[in-house]
Amino acid sequence: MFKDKCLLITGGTGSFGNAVLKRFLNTDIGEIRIFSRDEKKQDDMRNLLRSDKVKFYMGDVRDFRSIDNAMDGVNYVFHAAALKQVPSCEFYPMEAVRTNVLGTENVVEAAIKHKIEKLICLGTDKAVYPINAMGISKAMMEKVAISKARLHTRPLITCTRYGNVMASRGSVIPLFISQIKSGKPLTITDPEMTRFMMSLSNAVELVLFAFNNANPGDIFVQKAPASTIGQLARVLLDIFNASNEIKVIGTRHGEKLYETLLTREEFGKAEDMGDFYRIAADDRDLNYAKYFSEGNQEIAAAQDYHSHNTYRLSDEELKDMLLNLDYVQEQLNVDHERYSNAY
Ligand SMILES: O=c1ccn([C@@H]2O[C@H](COP(=O)(O)OP(=O)(O)O[C@H]3O[C@H](CO)[C@@H](O)[C@H](O)[C@H]3O)[C@@H](O)[C@H]2O)c(=O)[nH]1
Repeated sequence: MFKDKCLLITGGTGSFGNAVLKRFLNTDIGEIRIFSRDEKKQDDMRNLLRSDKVKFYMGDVRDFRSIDNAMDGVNYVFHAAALKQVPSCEFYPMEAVRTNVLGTENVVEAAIKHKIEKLICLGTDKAVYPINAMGISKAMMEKVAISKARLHTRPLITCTRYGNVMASRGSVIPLFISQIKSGKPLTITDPEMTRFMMSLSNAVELVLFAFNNANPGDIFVQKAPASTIGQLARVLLDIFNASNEIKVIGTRHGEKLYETLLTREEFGKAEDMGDFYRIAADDRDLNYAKYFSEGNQEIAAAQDYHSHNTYRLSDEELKDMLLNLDYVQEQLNVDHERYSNAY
């Protein structure tokens, strides 16, 4: 499928880019281009990988010239570059607009110009009923991508929406683990808050599913279980055999009690594809008058699909998921090595 093809990943030095590299580096793929702003992260990656297949492009999706440069000769694009921290986007909403909305427009325009075959834009559940600047800007990202998908069949443009990617950079799992290890209290915002739990390999699977199944303008969502944050803290303490104090700090800027992957309107028309849902783009044109007599009966019966009503993980299931994460295994091994070196 990727034989001799060139894949560009925007924001490629992040957790998702690294997971894609891990999956594809030793395959018959032709080239993987990593596009990002941070030369230090690129340099670290280059030194670690030392692979002729991986090429590094410095640039910023905000700057059309830089992304335009990187697209020449590319077959497929995974657009993962984004500002994704909720609190920082609350303080700097225009930065979120510049990267997540205008940056996406640049990526789409460059992909059209270079006649790329497929473009997958990575989104988030925070874009559904958004209440924070990060979610609002990612909702606009979807709208920008889908509106372009209506006009162009090449590239084939499609979007995905994730829940929380477990142990991704800057997220709560690494934070809790570092608090556990340094003997500090675990800072829980609200023990009853829920989040969809996905691993990085789930995130890659979702993008590949979209890649293989998309029609222009589709949004893909992976069915995912959820846990509460109180449960997450409890299970991590158990895994690391620790008993740190718990400190409830209250909800942070722009946070929700639960996240939604599909609105009821989307759920009503979503196609159930086993582990995934497809939300097809609305293919009506702007002449609304002719649609006045039609409606979708199923929408009235549907509910939102959110992290309070999805399958709730048991402690054992959550423990298994956590123990399967490379990050958690590394952290446990570090402890183990320290212990063996000390005796
Ligand atoms: O000190 C902390 C920090 C976070 N949390 C909670 O942990 C959960 C997850 O927080 P975090 O890992 O920071 O993720 P979110 O803010 O939910 O957002 C993440 O998940 C999104 C997808 O939903 C991504 O797009 C974002 O990049 C990523 O930061 C939330 O309920 C937080 O309230 C705490 O309890 N204590």
